[in-house]
Amino acid sequence: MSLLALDGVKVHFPVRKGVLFNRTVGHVYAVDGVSLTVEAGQTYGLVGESGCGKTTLGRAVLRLVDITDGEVLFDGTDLAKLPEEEMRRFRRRLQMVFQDPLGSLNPRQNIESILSEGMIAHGIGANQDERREKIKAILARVGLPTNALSRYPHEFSGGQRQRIGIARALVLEPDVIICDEPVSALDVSIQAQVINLLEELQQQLGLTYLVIAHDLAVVRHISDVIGVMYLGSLVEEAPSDALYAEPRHPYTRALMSAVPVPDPEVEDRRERILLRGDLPSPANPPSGCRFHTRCPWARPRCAEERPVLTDAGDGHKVACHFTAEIASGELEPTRPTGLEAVVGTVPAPAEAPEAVGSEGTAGETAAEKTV
Ligand SMILES: Nc1ncnc2c1ncn2[C@@H]1O[C@H](COP(=O)(O)OP(=O)(O)OP(=O)(O)O)[C@@H](O)[C@H]1O
Repeated sequence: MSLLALDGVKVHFPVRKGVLFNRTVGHVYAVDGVSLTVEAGQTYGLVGESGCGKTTLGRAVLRLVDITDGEVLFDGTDLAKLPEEEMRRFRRRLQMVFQDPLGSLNPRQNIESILSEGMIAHGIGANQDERREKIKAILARVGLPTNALSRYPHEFSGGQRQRIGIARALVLEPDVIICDEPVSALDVSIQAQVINLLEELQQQLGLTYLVIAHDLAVVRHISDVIGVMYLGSLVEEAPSDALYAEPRHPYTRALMSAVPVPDPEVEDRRERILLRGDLPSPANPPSGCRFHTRCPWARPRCAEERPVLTDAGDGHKVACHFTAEIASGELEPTRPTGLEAVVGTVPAPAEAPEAVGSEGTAGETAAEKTV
């Protein structure tokens, strides 16, 4: 049995209007039917553009937002339907590490006080001495000095603050940690250290992770399985190596083509798919396949029929009507996939410098997002 199993999870936020009557005039379909499983001791990496619903899904697992529909089975119990009283028992076992360590740590509390808070709430440790010993042991595990206890969040660097965030989760002895963009606020040089620490802790403590990131490069090494989310649902899911070796969904291929490759020869030869336009609003998602408005291979069927996430038989799941035809080259793109996809038509020579600038901008944006 999987430690965590989501089945058809939906989170729709009501959009309200009016002061007196506060009518619901629509919904933001932030998460719109996600099913996935996370095995004990493994890492599931969830990637997608900003606004695709990753954070909301993570928050739904912890019941920090109301779940509109679906099941969140944790160790066999459906958290989605659990009364709040009973949910409290499970909260300790499911912890979250946030993107912005400074924003999530109270600046007026010292580290001992921050780390003790959850322990007291969950009845861990008979007294403050016992809690202090435990906190010291955890601080050593995450690579922080014992004298950190009496210091305040602003006295630490970004990487150290993220270690404090991880320690705060660990003192509660969780089974699952949801890491929401755990390194995106950190310098590139520090990112690898924090990812390595998460991996070491997983091996030592048998932790299970759901790692949320907008950047495929961040989740690549740490994840056993990766799910790619677009506008509230999964479009592809595969074991990490398989996803990198052969991304099948056009959206994943576009995301992947934005990750720079260190080898210049490979970099020159590889596919470049640049996405046209922004992520559509989750309050008014496109019909059929949510990605069809930006997909270079879209056909009329894509606007009519929503594809289901289907296993090709090798554990590699894709939600696309034309996976095989695109892979074989049988289906030609109906829109340009490279630079032209971003700047529209290929410019005349006189306009070329501007076009190069556009490419540079798109390239930089992609590069900035990667480790
Ligand atoms: N409480 C809320 N009420 C209404 N809409 C919300 C609420 N929380 C999130 N949303 C909307 O749901 C959509 C998904 O947001 P979410 O934060 O889950 O995306 P994300 O992929 O995690 O993006 P980011 O990486 O920027 O956090 C967004 O359009 C967001 O504006």
